Amino acid sequence: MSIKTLGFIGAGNMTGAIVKGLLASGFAPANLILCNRTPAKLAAFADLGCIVTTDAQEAVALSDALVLAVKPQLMKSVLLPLAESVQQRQPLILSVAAAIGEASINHWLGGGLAIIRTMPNTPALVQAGATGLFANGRVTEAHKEFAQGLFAGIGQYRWVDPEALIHSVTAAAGSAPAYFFRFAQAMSRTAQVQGLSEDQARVLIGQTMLGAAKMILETDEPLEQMCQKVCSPKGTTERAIQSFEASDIDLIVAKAMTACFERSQELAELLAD
Ligand SMILES: NC(=O)C1=CN([C@@H]2O[C@H](COP(=O)(O)OP(=O)(O)OC[C@H]3O[C@@H](n4cnc5c(N)ncnc54)[C@H](O)[C@@H]3O)[C@@H](O)[C@H]2O)C=CC1
Ligand SMILES: O=C(O)[C@@H]1CCC=N1
Repeated sequence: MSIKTLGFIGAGNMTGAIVKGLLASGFAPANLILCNRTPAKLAAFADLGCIVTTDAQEAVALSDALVLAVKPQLMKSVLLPLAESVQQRQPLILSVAAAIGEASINHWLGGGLAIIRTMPNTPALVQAGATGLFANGRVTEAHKEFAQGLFAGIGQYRWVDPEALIHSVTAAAGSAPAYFFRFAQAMSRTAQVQGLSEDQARVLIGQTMLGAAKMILETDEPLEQMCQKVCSPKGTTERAIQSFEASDIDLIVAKAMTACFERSQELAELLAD
């Protein structure tokens, strides 16, 4: 069976980013089904031409593939009542939830399902998302091609195996836009102290991040060498990098990413079934 319709259980931040990215990449809105328990979240999707419903059973009935996008802590209570209709419909299941293992999802939905765990991030909104994907043993090549098509339309993806690597993807990509927003905020504060307006700082810092990111993706040059090329001997950048090293930037980043990774493992243990 070819997959045409894509349903979402939960229409919050991550679904909003994926759906808007998919629409911008040419996905037909009439093939997207959005389900949220609160109707207020659905109005914007209805305006975009998507099918909306507050009834998750209806979403299952309409969907060839189903994205699970509620908070991890809610997943079990949301999925248990859907088991019967999912077993009848047999959609490809795509979960975006942090921490929840494929085995738990399969168990709650009655077992035997093709499940792809994904760890996307919110830059999907601007088709610049980064997604890690893990497929369970029931996933076919056709399922994989469908998932790749989706996530290639909203950025770049990488398959990972074993499943535990999704914790690493969460630390390196799923949560990581927030690190860069926080870094940009710190830079903006100092730029404004040094005299730039908020707008000047936002544009110059944002464009610099974009340019650096494009250079990382478009060349194979080692990151250390890219950094060195900006540092003229006895120049300005060298002083800034020396300051970062004096504050042990590697340790600061390692501590934050380890905290993220360990929280993902902790949630996985807490919520597994
Ligand atoms: N926000 C992010 O940057 C990322 C989030 N994720 C994952 O995506 C999932 C969703 O996260 P967000 O979108 O940030 O959360 P959110 O809270 O913005 O969205 C979840 C939505 O689900 C709805 N919901 C709750 N119970 C429901 C039910 N029974 N039926 C239908 N809808 C229901 C809520 O009303 C809410 O609108 C989480 O599992 C999270 O781990 C993954 C990667 C990145
Ligand atoms: O903070 C979280 O738990 C989710 C998962 C990755 C990004 N946001």
